[in-house]
Amino acid sequence: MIKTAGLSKTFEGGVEAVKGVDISVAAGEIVGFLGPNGAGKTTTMRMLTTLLRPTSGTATVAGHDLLADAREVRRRIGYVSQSGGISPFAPLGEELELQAMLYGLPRAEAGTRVSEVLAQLDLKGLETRPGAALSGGQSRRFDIAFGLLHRPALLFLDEPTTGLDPQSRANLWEHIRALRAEHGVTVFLTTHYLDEADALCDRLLIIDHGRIVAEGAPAELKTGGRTLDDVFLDITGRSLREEAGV
Ligand SMILES: Nc1ncnc2c1ncn2[C@@H]1O[C@H](COP(=O)(O)OP(=O)(O)OP(=O)(O)O)[C@@H](O)[C@H]1O
Repeated sequence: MIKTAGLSKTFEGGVEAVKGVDISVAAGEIVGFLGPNGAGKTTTMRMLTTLLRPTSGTATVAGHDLLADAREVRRRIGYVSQSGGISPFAPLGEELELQAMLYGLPRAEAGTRVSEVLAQLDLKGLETRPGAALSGGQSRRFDIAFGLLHRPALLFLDEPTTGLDPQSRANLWEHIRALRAEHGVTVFLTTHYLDEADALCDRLLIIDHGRIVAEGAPAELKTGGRTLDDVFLDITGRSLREEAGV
């Protein structure tokens, strides 16, 4: 579902954010993409979702070449950014319907599709509310609903549970698992919560300083009785990143 070779991004000014990353994600996997602040997660995700042009390397995403066929890639993926994008003012059911029509569905079909995604994410009854009248967990589920309208085979989630309480996080994990179990959606997500990575993901990729430094199933990485936190700190070191400006 995702295959990259030597994917790299150097920003203007010379910051080498991603330095030759090889990623392989199979259909139906839930893969966690971990790394310290500034490691290159968002930059990689923005490249894989066609939002940022790689400096070099190749990638196939959802069956299409990322550079030659970005339009086809976009039709087959959903992307939920860190900040989300739901309107604080407009009723979200109407916004979803509008979005579905922008994807090319006639009004009647758009209504049906909106009902489906509302049911999928347990949002029925909340569609008349604007974003400002929702809890954090409900807002995040609406963010995901927008990302699912066009039935993507592959869903990218950038820090889906940041800022949520433990109950809302566990609830969102259930919804993500159900997307895979019931609809076969492949999920590629970033998170700073290692318990989340451990509980939710089939496989983890750890990136640091723009390079993949470890990968494997959580159980494979947790060698020697270590927790995933220990493994992460052993691999990426204990020095602070943001303060160091790395
Ligand atoms: N537009 C940009 N121009 C220059 N440098 C950038 C730009 N965007 C990101 N960077 C740099 O690229 C590196 C990787 O950033 P990126 O946002 O991909 O990290 P991240 O792993 O997502 O971090 P976080 O966990 O803090 O979100 C950092 O050094 C960052 O400062």
